[in-house]
Amino acid sequence: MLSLDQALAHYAQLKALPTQQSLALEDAHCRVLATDLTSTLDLPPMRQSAMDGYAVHASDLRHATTQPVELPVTQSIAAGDTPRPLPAGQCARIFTGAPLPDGADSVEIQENVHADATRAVFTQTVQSGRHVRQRGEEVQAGQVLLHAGQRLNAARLSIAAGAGHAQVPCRAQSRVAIIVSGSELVAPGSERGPAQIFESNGSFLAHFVRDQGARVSRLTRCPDDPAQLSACVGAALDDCDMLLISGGASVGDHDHSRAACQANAVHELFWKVAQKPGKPLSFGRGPDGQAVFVLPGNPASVYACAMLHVRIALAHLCGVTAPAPLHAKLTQPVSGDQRRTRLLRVCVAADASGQLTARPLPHQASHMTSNLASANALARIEAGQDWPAGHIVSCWLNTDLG
Ligand SMILES: Nc1nc2c(c(=O)[nH]1)N[C@H]1C(S)=C(S)[C@@H](COP(=O)(O)OP(=O)(O)OC[C@H]3O[C@@H](n4cnc5c(N)ncnc54)[C@H](O)[C@@H]3O)O[C@H]1N2
Ligand code: MOO
Repeated sequence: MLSLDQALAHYAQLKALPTQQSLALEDAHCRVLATDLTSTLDLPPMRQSAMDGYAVHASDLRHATTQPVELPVTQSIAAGDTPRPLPAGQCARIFTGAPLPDGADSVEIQENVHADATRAVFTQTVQSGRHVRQRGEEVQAGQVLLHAGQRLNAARLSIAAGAGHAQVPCRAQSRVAIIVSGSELVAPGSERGPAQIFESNGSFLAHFVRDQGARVSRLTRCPDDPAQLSACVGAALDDCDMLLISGGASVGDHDHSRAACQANAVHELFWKVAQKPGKPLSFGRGPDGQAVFVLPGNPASVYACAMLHVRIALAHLCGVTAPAPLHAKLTQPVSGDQRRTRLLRVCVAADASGQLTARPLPHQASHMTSNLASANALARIEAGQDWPAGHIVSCWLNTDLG
């Protein structure tokens, strides 16, 4: 049996898919950037007013506090207009985002000015540069704004748009095939016999895969039948980069998933990890290098194996940084398992002093999942340890921070 760390170390062998494609911004959500993205222009691209008011030469107003200064308003500049140069002794009506006319060096907000359409009276001095956004003050043309390997969320896509990109270079999307095995399973909503249960791992895995920015290439349900399972595995391997099989990972007479993989030339690299839940996890490589997981069918085992093992493996396949644990303080004592690392479903939150805490949730058995409604992390409890409240534990959050 492998230790958890030995198992996780295996996924570094998975290399990001070499192919990339240029995608329109609207199609790139959740995809992974293939190369650094630079700005096509300075940002802001011109000197702009930051406020609604009057563009002036600050030197014209240097005595305005002792003696009000009246200036003619010689132009009005809205965002998108091209202004004329502003001679000294004049001011320009100007609005937020509008280009500053040459000559002007500052903007007085309209609340401080008595004005009509042709004349404006100033009673305060203004500092040169006041309420002016300088060209390139944030970003220079050619500057790297987004880095290869970053997942494109809404905010990052808006950066790409603001920097002038209609398309972004993205890594090819990983295709993940899912097989859900089990003769006792019926689809939610359908008629259920007394010994049957509603199938939930398929839905979880499909949404989980999409959350990671990968594509579900197929989702197949299969009874515990060796021949049918072997055929399903063969078909799934034809169009996937990763195969996830739920159930049939253990040693019972009806557990055929590993044999079905073997029959399809999957080379198993490990079976059984010293973790709880999820011990009978198997990982191997298909004939074309596909990453193949057989996930122990208990729903909480599928959850823990997906959140940790599959997520790290997919991060390598997608070319994004693998999730790293953060540290939080246990809110109550926890006992470790004798031999296996426990992966405890916890709720991580900040306490009043700002320190992160991990609150272990009830119902931790591997067939129980009701606590996933509030779990936002898996805490790692080492084998043979009894940890008091306040002990600092490693926690993998459900969602990536970066
Ligand atoms: N003699 C032993 N028995 C078991 C061992 C062992 O070491 N020796 N390991 C146990 C552990 S640990 C786990 S975990 C399970 C894993 O078993 P399988 O991967 O073979 O999973 P199944 O038998 O197919 O299912 C287990 C459990 O989960 C339910 N299930 C399965 N699929 C779904 C689904 N899609 N949706 C909802 N529920 C599902 C299934 O009905 C079973 O109750 O093996 C132990 N046994
Ligand atoms: O490893 Mo199993 O998931 O504990 O029940």
